[in-house]
Amino acid sequence: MSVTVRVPAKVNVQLAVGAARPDGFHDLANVFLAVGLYDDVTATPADELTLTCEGPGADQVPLDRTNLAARAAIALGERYGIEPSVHLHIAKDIPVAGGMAGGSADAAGALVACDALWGTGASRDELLDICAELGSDVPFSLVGGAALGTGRGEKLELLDVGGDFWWVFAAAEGGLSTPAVYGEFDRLTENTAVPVPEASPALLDALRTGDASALAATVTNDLQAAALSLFPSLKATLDAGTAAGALAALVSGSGPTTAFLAADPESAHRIAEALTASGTCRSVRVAPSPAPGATVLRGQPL
Ligand SMILES: C[C@@](CO)(OP(=O)(O)O)[C@H](O)COP(=O)(O)OP(=O)(O)OC[C@H]1O[C@@H](n2ccc(N)nc2=O)[C@H](O)[C@@H]1O
Ligand SMILES: Nc1ncnc2c1ncn2[C@@H]1O[C@H](COP(=O)(O)OP(=O)(O)O)[C@@H](O)[C@H]1O
Repeated sequence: MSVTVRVPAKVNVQLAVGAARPDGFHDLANVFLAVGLYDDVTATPADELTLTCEGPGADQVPLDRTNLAARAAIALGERYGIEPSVHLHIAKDIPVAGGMAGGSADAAGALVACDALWGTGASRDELLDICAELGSDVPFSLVGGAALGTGRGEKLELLDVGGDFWWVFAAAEGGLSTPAVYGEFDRLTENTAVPVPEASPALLDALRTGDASALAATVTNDLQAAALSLFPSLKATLDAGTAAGALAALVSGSGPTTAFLAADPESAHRIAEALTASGTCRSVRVAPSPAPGATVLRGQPL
């Protein structure tokens, strides 16, 4: 058998960042929304752990044991005393190093795929524990939909979403390192009192009612100033999307992908065309939300 698992990208509709903790992480109120851009991870029994990757940006994805998908297979194997003799193939469609949690998605995908392949019988909570060890965003990639992440983003409370939201994503030329963006946030807030991060009740309400205008009025990203400071040309992309009629324009997580909330699918396609014509970004995609979490697509006989 080989098992293929589909995993979604995310956008952070609220990313409230607290002061740096003694362990170097930041406490967050991180409102994740899974969006319909996906990587597919296929696990196939093999003599040893090997990886391949295809798709946009595949050349920037490490194929050794530092790959988050490989680390997920190793962590699951260690927990259940199973040698991780598996080939992992990643069909990538989530921008690499773009602030859309592509690596985290691949980790969640590999975990679910290997779990199905090896029949460990792990509970969802056990899988979520392993996800949290692998990275702050990985638990959300497993559950999908919408969730509030607290702590460093790994403690999840699932959220209701009352309708579809349409997004346009503009991938930038190049990537941003997540630790570098948090470091720049620390530098920019050095002499200010950083408030304790809290989820916005108005934003949670906008998600619950499925009201795109209300959501647009409440989206915030505390890492945006840091991402713009490290990647100033993103401002031109944000301006181009706003001029094209986006209800909201923001940096996705740590960036440099920019996200534009549209009123409806037609408007999303108009904004996408205008962004492409603006020449301010590398590529543009339209995607709906919410999207499901890690989903087994098929188990194929070899
Ligand atoms: C910013 C966010 C928003 O969802 O994602 P991206 O936009 O990069 O995808 C996340 O907080 C990224 O989560 P993730 O990429 O899983 O981070 P981790 O692997 O856990 O940590 C990588 C590094 O980011 C910083 N980090 C991460 C999470 C957090 N709450 N505080 C931090 O300071 C630390 O420097 C840490 O060493
Ligand atoms: N499976 C993976 N897919 C993408 N990047 C990965 C993966 N495993 C490790 N990485 C590394 O993690 C970095 C961050 O990638 P990614 O998760 O796509 O971005 P972000 O953290 O901005 O959402 C990449 O530059 C890459 O070196």
